[in-house]
Amino acid sequence: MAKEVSNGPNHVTSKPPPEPSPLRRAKFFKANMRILVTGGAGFIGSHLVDKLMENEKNEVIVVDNYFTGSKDNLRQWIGHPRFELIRHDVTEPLLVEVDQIYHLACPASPIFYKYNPVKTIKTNVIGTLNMLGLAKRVGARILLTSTSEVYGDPLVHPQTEDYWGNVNPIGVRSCYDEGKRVAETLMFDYHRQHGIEIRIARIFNTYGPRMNIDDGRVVSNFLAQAIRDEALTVQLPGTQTRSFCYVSDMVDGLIRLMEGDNTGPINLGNPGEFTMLELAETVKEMINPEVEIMTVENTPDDPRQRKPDITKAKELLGWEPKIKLRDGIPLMEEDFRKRLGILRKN
Ligand SMILES: NC(=O)c1ccc[n+]([C@@H]2O[C@H](COP(=O)([O-])OP(=O)(O)OC[C@H]3O[C@@H](n4cnc5c(N)ncnc54)[C@H](O)[C@@H]3O)[C@@H](O)[C@H]2O)c1
Ligand SMILES: O=c1ccn([C@@H]2O[C@H](COP(=O)(O)OP(=O)(O)O[C@H]3OC[C@@H](O)[C@H](O)[C@H]3O)[C@@H](O)[C@H]2O)c(=O)[nH]1
Repeated sequence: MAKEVSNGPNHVTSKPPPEPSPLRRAKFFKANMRILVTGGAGFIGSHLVDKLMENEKNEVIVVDNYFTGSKDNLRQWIGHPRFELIRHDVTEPLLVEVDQIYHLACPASPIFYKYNPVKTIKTNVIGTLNMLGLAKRVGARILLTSTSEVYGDPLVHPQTEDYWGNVNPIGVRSCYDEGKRVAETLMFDYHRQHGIEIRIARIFNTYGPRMNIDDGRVVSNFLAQAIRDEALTVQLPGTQTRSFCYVSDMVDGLIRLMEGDNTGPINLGNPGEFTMLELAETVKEMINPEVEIMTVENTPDDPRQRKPDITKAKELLGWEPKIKLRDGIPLMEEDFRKRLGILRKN
């Protein structure tokens, strides 16, 4: 086993990972890398599956409960001999034989993760425990898609991985941000206690084709509103900032993290930082200069600023995003217009 470098507490693990299942030594299994993607029918997950399927040595198994994801995102792979799709909720145990686990299953849009907060916590805690149990049983390497929300409403800017965050433990967002913080804790405890090979990505706001049209997240909201000639809803105060990463850059970062020797946590995101008013102005200018921008009430505990420090990703993974916001928006616009059936006016 390659020596694993840990960024977390107690840095290097000395305990070897559990033995892979004997089945994996069988001739048939040697040919391919079996990869499980939880939440693979969702936005980032389905783009990750596309990339993994490009490699003919990979077999991909997706499990998803279709809460925010859709089979439609995977339609090009359904029936493919190297692909399998299972309706499954990660809060229940899963028995499969795999070499790697990309663990993405969790609603990501605040509207959806707040809809059933108890389920969101269960997904993060019991779901991650189940996937770690699976990793332990079969000796698989597991990557968790954690989030910039572990930094809460950050008092350090930009956010570095060693910042412990400023999170409200009892707020309406806590089911997600505290849930992901526990998921990270579980990953490191399994790593230290059982020698599991872990990878943790802290993903910052990501956008691109296949986001749900009425997903509720800001880029998809503004794009859908501009295309439908509806006013863009900037939540107050409008000076809050976010940094937006195009989905193909994110998928590239996730695969590099999985394939590398570093446990993380590692920030993955695009450091270009915008206020929500600036984002609305950009979408208006690029998509529909006639559209209005209106301000609306915000929700509690909305982080006031967010921007990743990606020094670690650059140094350890040789990764940095390539696609600027102004280049990504038209790619997403094309997908949204197709799905909404609304052509561009000239
Ligand atoms: N997109 C972002 O900006 C962003 C930022 C930070 C972290 N992340 C993380 O990346 C991952 C994917 O996010 P996304 O943007 O693709 O969101 P998404 O909502 O499009 O995808 C999540 C997928 O998980 C599935 N799912 C939810 N609960 C499940 C359960 N209990 N069992 C099985 N499947 C379940 C959903 O049906 C969906 O297909 C999530 O873990 C999210 O927390 C995303
Ligand atoms: O219509 C809208 C929607 C949102 N917003 C604002 O846009 C900003 C971004 O909101 P989003 O809902 O897109 O996303 P957030 O940054 O709050 O959470 C996000 O970041 C971390 C990830 O883990 C989450 O999965 C993701 O949803 C917020 O300040 C929000 O107030 C608007 O101004 N108008």
